[in-house]
Amino acid sequence: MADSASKTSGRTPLMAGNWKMNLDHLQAAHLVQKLDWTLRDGRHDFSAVEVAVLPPFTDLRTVQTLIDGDKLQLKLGAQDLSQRDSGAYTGEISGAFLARLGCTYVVVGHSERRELYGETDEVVRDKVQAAYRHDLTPILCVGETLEVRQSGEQVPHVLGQLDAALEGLTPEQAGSIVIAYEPVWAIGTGEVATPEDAQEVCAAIRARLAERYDQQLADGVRVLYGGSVKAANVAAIMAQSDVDGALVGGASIDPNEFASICRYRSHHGADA
Ligand SMILES: O=C[C@H](O)COP(=O)(O)O
Repeated sequence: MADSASKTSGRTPLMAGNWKMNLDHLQAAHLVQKLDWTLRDGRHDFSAVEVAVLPPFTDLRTVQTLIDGDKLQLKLGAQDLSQRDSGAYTGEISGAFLARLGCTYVVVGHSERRELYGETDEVVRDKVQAAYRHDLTPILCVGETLEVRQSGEQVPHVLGQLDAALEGLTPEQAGSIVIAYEPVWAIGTGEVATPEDAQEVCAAIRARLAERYDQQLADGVRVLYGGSVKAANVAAIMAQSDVDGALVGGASIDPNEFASICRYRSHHGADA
């Protein structure tokens, strides 16, 4: 199985663990230490496959302290941010705070935020812009529901979300974004999209970036797949030429499983 994305594209694969609302700060410390130990034990090459953890807000300081203190090569990110920078917005978290905590990434527009908390395309666009104001790299989530998939409209649906979120970005900003294609029907369901399903939409995302900006910019943007990614299915997904990594939910809170996902290149049948 050819790992064509990382071999020919020059894009560094990214494996990002979205813990969602799991693990308090003590459990977070335990997981991060175990993950780091497991990856080092397997001689993980962090420059070849980047690894990020995206814990709940209340864990960020603890994880930052571990990363800094023990010089871990894990990257840190948050699961959401406010579209505003400061002020009377009870319960909100500013991108400025995340930047101060050493976050590199922030997830924007996850389908759970869109569906459960009513985030519209406009809110998602404002959050993408807020991320850039604070030098955070957005991991912009897009994806279709089962109904849309069944009607065969997944590509136009996802491109509509993408266009809305990219509105107003400079080419420089757009060139550094990370996009995660997460079909809603595959999230937390065990129902993984086929590698071909993932490739179809990830390729369409890249083609739209080329249309909006240029081919060189599009070729540099990392497009992840998310939805029931496990150690057992990651290598086949990563073999697709337009898939540059995974946004992993449930499997990312098991350090052995997540480490195995990060080491997909060493799986049986995958190129090293
Ligand atoms: O952000 C991660 C995705 O929602 C995927 O979650 P999952 O791996 O539990 O299906």
